[in-house]
Amino acid sequence: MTPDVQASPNDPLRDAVNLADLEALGRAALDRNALEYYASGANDENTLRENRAAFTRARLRPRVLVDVSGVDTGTSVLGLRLSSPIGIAPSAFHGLAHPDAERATARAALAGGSVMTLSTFSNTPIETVGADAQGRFWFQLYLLRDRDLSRSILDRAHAAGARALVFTVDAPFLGRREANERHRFALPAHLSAPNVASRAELAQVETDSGSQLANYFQNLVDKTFTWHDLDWLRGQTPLPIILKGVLTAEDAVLAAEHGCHVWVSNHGGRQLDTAISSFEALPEIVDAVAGRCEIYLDGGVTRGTDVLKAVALGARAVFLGRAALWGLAAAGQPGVERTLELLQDEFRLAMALCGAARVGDLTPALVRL
Ligand SMILES: Cc1cc2nc3c(=O)[nH]c(=O)nc-3n(C[C@H](O)[C@H](O)[C@H](O)COP(=O)(O)O)c2cc1C
Ligand SMILES: CCCCC(=O)C(=O)O
Repeated sequence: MTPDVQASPNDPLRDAVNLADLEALGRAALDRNALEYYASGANDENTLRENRAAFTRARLRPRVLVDVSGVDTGTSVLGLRLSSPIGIAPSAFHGLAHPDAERATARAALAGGSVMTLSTFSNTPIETVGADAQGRFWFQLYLLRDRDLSRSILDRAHAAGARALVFTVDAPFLGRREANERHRFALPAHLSAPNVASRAELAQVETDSGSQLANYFQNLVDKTFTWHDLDWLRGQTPLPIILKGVLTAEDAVLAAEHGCHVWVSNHGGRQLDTAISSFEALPEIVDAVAGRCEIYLDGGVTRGTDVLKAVALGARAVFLGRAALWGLAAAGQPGVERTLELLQDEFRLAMALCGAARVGDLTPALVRL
């Protein structure tokens, strides 16, 4: 995909015809520190590339002569109505992209009838984002070694109106994003992570070797947590729990048995390099779970046909990581709104051209892997 931005002096956002155009705008707005943090995958970035490639390899088997005069892209996740099966994945530090940070993302999700997942490591306090999102948000938890702090974060998320807890399970340690190591990624002095630590604590992080972020993360998160501890987590929050970072049928079955929903993800290729693409992992997970819980997917979603393929194969919704960040960097709230709008329009057209008038009409028969 070659980004082809013909930026008019008036409205580059409106001139963007696809997410690649928005990515070019977003990238151009970032300094090296932020750009490398957003763009990088782990090690050789095989999984990062494979997330895209897997979508492209899958072929569609469209049906014809169906009345598609009124295509409806609407669906729901855990009972929350969405204008289309497209949400926003959690990502840390939106303040690197835009001064409005997570507030811009939350307002865009609200305006677009979507849902935003707020990272534990946001630059904006949970309560502020919750007020902006008006219930259109889920909260992502990194379990901290400090269980009291984790508990208070969970209480705050619930009180702020989060509708689900997304518990990230693929990052007991951060993967090695080598550009960040090489150039010693650091959070700029004007940003903090108010849900978890003060700026002073952040400033004390050892930066002599590698990325400040990896060291900081390493000290904070709990690496002992297992399936046995999930009951403890369940006791800490009344919210439905979604396990984010599941890539196998085995773990998906355990998740369902523990009463959790499943978010198929390899963390955007940022954790274990050469891990399977999320799209390729999806079918065995759908099969194994057999309708016991909802299944979501992220990783490499940039086209309406990607959304269609994932939903046809059993994902309830897909989530955007970097794509939302590029929109945010390009123009704040309107940039994220444009990202959602372009992708939803592509999805609607793809449905029509596949002969599907309702999201419920999307079935595995539409996709040849
Ligand atoms: C810059 C960046 C920061 C991220 N931070 C988090 C995070 O705080 N918590 C989390 O669970 N996942 C995090 N992720 C992973 C995303 O939620 C998501 O799994 C991934 O970005 C999806 O792939 P995509 O970028 O190709 O859409 C982050 C991803 C990126 C790119
Ligand atoms: C300290 C925040 C870690 C965010 C994360 O999950 C990522 O960078 O992929």
